[in-house]
Amino acid sequence: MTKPKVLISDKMDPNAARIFEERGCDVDVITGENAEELKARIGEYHGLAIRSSTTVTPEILDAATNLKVIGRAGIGVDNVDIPYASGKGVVVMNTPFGNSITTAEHAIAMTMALARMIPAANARTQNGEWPKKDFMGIEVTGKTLGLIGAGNIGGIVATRAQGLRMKVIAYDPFLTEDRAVELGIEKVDLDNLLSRADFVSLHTPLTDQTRNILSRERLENAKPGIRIVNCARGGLIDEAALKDCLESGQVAGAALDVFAEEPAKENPLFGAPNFICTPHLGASTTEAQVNVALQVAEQMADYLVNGGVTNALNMPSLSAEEAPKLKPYMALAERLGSLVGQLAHGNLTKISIEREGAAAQLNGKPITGAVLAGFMRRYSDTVNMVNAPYLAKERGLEVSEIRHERDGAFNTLIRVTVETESGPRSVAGTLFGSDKPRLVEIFGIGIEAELDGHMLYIVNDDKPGFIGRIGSLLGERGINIGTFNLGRRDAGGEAVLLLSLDDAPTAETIAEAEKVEGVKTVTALVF
Ligand SMILES: NC(=O)C1=CN([C@@H]2O[C@H](COP(=O)(O)OP(=O)(O)OC[C@H]3O[C@@H](n4cnc5c(N)ncnc54)[C@H](O)[C@@H]3O)[C@@H](O)[C@H]2O)C=CC1
Ligand SMILES: O=C(O)CCC(=O)C(=O)O
Repeated sequence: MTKPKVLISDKMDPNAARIFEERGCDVDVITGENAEELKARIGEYHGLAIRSSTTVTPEILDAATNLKVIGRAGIGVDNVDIPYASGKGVVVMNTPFGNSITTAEHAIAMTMALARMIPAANARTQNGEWPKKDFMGIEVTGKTLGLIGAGNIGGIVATRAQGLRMKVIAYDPFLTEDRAVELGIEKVDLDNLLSRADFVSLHTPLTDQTRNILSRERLENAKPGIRIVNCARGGLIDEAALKDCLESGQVAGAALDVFAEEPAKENPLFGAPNFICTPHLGASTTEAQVNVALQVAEQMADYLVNGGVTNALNMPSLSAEEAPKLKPYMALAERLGSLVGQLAHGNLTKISIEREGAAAQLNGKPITGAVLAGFMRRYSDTVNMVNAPYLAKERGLEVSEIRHERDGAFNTLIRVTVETESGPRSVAGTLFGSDKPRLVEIFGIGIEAELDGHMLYIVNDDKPGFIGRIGSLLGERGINIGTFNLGRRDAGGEAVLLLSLDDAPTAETIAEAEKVEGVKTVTALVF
């Protein structure tokens, strides 16, 4: 196997490069390139490790012909076009916890800095002014902190704020009552929060629902003198409206780490009263950067080297321990999917994947992904386990997964069934010796065959002399037969023949095979 090659395109703790090398990847660290430069380079890499400076657009992804995984050393992935990456079969991972404490601490630092106006007091003191009377602050003890978003970071902010004796309320439609009780916070609606909070701290991702969540109307109707902290994402607040509200005093202060447009070299809020800011420093501590660098490199190397998947946003998880155990199953699943995809005709709208015996005890998601990857190859040759479920959904394919507790004839079995215009068509396979995929049933007929390379699938009448006639035809054409596998529904009835060939059969050979006495259909297959 060629060594996976990884590009680190943003400033990242050197531990990331070290881990990639230790795990058997070649790594280049090239930061500060523009989009055109990255586009020209990305084709040679299997992995791309980023923070927030690199934006992964469809143009970059189109040029990334070998890319398998993008790893974000951090939480927010709004700088990656995830749907497009999924369509291209590229896994996108993040490190959801590595910088949460650090970011929560930054939000608390911003809250304290706002309450006591520390940045302005510092600047004027160092300017020789000693402006003691201009900086009458407020205590945070006893004040109400309103969290918009109470996930990982919001939850940590809540506990720190409680340590400062603040009362914490939260607006988060996905916060459960149990979690609210566990955090000791009151769950409220947004209008209630804005009417009660002395401080508001935002901790949601930027989505269609959260964009401009602090709109002009909400800011103007909030509790007079409210203070606002945003260490989550620019775009959550209407910046022009915030400026007006700071100038009118409706908002007593605002502290932003993030801006609608970054880097924020110019912004309407600069110079507004009681406005303080940092240049997206939420995650910038030594500890957080080591955490996310180690984590992203471990996760990406796991995927590139062993196929393990952790913290992917567009694929189910598969631990590095599970990956080797699942590998032969995934090979079997992909071949079964490919086989039905190549043999079943017409508009296929339903596929079911059944697992029994040992296969029923395994993580089913990767097996389903592999069946779909094999099956969807009938529509696209760039399909893989990452994009197959998306392509299947796009085509309206209904996918069902069934896990049987029953014991069957085999220790382990995967069955794939598609619904065709002439009823369900099903193939099944097992593993021989724990890692050798074998087909054991094709459309109701028992058979035993490896699915590998070029093959011919022939349906014929079970009559004497037939095998000799097919063998002679291929021999005359100079085509060597690798394996020869037979199955039949009942003696003298319908029979099937699966031949593996050393070379692809030509259209002419197939046409001649179709004319052999007793042949019903001939299909060339490739795995
Ligand atoms: N400034 C910085 O350097 C950093 C910023 N961040 C940002 O912080 C944000 C939060 O991160 P985490 O807490 O780790 O994420 P999380 O996913 O754990 O929490 C987000 C919370 O927002 C809630 N939410 C989603 N839609 C909502 C809506 N419409 N209204 C209210 N709540 C909603 C979710 O239910 C969830 O509880 C992310 O946007 C992330 O990118 C994260 C790390 C560093
Ligand atoms: O990498 C950084 O400095 C930014 C971190 C961040 O915004 C995130 O993790 O969402």
